[in-house]
Amino acid sequence: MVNGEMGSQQLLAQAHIWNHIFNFINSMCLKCAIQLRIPDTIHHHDQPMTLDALVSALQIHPSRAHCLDRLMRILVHSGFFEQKKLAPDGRGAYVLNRVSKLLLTDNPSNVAPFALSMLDPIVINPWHGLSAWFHNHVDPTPFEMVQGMSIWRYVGQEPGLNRLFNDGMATDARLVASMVVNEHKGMFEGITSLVDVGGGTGTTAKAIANSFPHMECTIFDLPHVVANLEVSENVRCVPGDMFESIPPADAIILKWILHDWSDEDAVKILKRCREALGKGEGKKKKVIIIDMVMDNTKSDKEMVETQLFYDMLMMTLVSGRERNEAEWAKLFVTAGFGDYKITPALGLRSLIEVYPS
Ligand SMILES: C[S@@+](CC[C@H](N)C(=O)[O-])C[C@H]1O[C@@H](n2cnc3c(N)ncnc32)[C@H](O)[C@@H]1O
Repeated sequence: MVNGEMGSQQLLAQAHIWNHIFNFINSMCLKCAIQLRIPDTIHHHDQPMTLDALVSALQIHPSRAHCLDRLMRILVHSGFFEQKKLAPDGRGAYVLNRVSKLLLTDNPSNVAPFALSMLDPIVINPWHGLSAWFHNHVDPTPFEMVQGMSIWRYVGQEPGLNRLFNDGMATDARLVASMVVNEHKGMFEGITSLVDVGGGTGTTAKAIANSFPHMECTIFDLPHVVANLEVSENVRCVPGDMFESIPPADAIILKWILHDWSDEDAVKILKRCREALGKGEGKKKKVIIIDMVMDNTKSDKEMVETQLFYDMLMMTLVSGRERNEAEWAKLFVTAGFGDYKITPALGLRSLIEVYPS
């Protein structure tokens, strides 16, 4: 027999489990909104958009209008759109907010390609193998267990996913690079050469090169990523493998790189960076890391949860991990670096400057 108090506690617990069972619905509704181009459509409407106008602009059959109404209701609930009351009929009309503006095609920081790459069945399927992988001591990641090769190789062979993934990295790099060069100029003082290791299609390196025309910037990445990249006067591309060797420079950027790798591999990469910085110990020489510093004491529950999501993502896709400050410090010491400085200036991520000893 379950008494009243115990019964209501159990029902609350059941609701908590239901919420987690159906958390994926948030992701899939977001994916659907991006694929239907709902943010762009509302943006081009230039005024609050009623459901009828949205149905018509998206060329959705009127019999599905009530379904679009329900999709928009959950997207409003989860903070993607606002609904303005329109007099006199009192029906709402949708407007963009700061979140949906980040999903617009013409926004240089558009997060939609990243969302579509992470929600592609190729990337989602390995999650179904997570529990089996815990008993599998052969494959380094659930991704490799399910897809038969590393994500880097897979993406290299899959042009559609490669484009979405690289576009996703590039739009994030645009947002972060503009913050870094505008708000943290000081960290580049005295640096005449810089290599962006795993620099993708070069957005970060190009933004730095534009802001510091005297600096020689190198985009260093795997051959299939840097093939056919356009460069400018103070930017060059070097294809290569960061585990082998890294071109010499005063400073090295590692943006969203080390979290992709195990501690052992991260130390190997940092050692190659240390070699690339060369002997002259000049104070300005440094590795600039842009990555998360896990902090579960943060008061914002959503921030903590998102960092935990990223940590699981790194485990499932790439053998990597998110690290707290102590874990970062251990990597730096093991790789032969001296001091470091953390500036928590990039939302969920931080700027970490690491100096040779
Ligand atoms: C998560 S992406 C980050 C890209 C870019 N730094 C950014 O934040 O926009 C990781 C990058 O590391 C590159 N990469 C992976 N393995 C590499 C290797 N062995 N040598 C050089 N680059 C590598 C990938 O091709 C990819 O561009």
